[in-house]
Amino acid sequence: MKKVGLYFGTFNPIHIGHLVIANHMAEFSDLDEVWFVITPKSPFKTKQTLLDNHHRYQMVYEAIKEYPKLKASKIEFDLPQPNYTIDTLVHLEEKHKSAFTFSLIMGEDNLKSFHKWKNYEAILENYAIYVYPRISKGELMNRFADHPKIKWVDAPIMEISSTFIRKSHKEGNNIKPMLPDTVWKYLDEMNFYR
Ligand SMILES: Nc1ncnc2c1ncn2[C@@H]1O[C@H](COP(=O)(O)OP(=O)(O)OP(=O)(O)O)[C@@H](O)[C@H]1O
Ligand SMILES: O=C(O)c1ccc[n+]([C@@H]2O[C@H](COP(=O)([O-])O)[C@@H](O)[C@H]2O)c1
Repeated sequence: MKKVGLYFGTFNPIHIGHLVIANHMAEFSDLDEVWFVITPKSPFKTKQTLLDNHHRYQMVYEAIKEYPKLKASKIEFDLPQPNYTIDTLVHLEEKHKSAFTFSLIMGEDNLKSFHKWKNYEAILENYAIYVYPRISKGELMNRFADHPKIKWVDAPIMEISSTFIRKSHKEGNNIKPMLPDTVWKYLDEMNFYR
């Protein structure tokens, strides 16, 4: 059975930080594939300049089209909002009927607040979580540090964010090196984040 790592995010827009992590997980962990799950509405994110689901999906698609181990998923587009990961996992299991073994991919920053996620205990009981290092504030719960379901992967750290990219672009600064070329072209042609 194929091992799939699910990488959840708003990807507004996807940037090279995301891509480096997904590729690292697909190449250097035991995962066979990584699926970007584009989230319509993340539970803890307050309103921001959020592009349509379709455009965020399209940019992910453009970013990964030459990476056969990376895929983009629209599974959350038709689910109730905000999108809770546990609910999406249930839907994925139903849809794929045991064709894949699913795991989660998460930055160390998100692991620090993971105890606030809906039914996080159930997630941890049923799914492995692949965690990569991130520079972040806050304490990691002791029980997460050496939990058998949490696998630490020593991926590179790239401290850029979509917020920084959107803001910089609006202010007229050059953001090209932070995005895959295809994403930059799409975003520029569509006049996004201006
Ligand atoms: N530079 C980065 N390196 C590794 N992981 C990242 C990076 N930026 C974001 N992530 C993580 O990737 C996932 C999806 O990211 P998300 O779409 O929320 O991007 P973001 O850049 O943090 O967005 P925003 O700035 O709009 O809040 C989240 O779990 C987030 O913590
Ligand atoms: O299920 C939850 O309770 C939950 C709470 C916060 C975040 N998430 C998921 O984690 C993803 C990344 O979170 P964020 O806040 O860093 O964008 C987000 O897109 C959601 O899919 C999920």
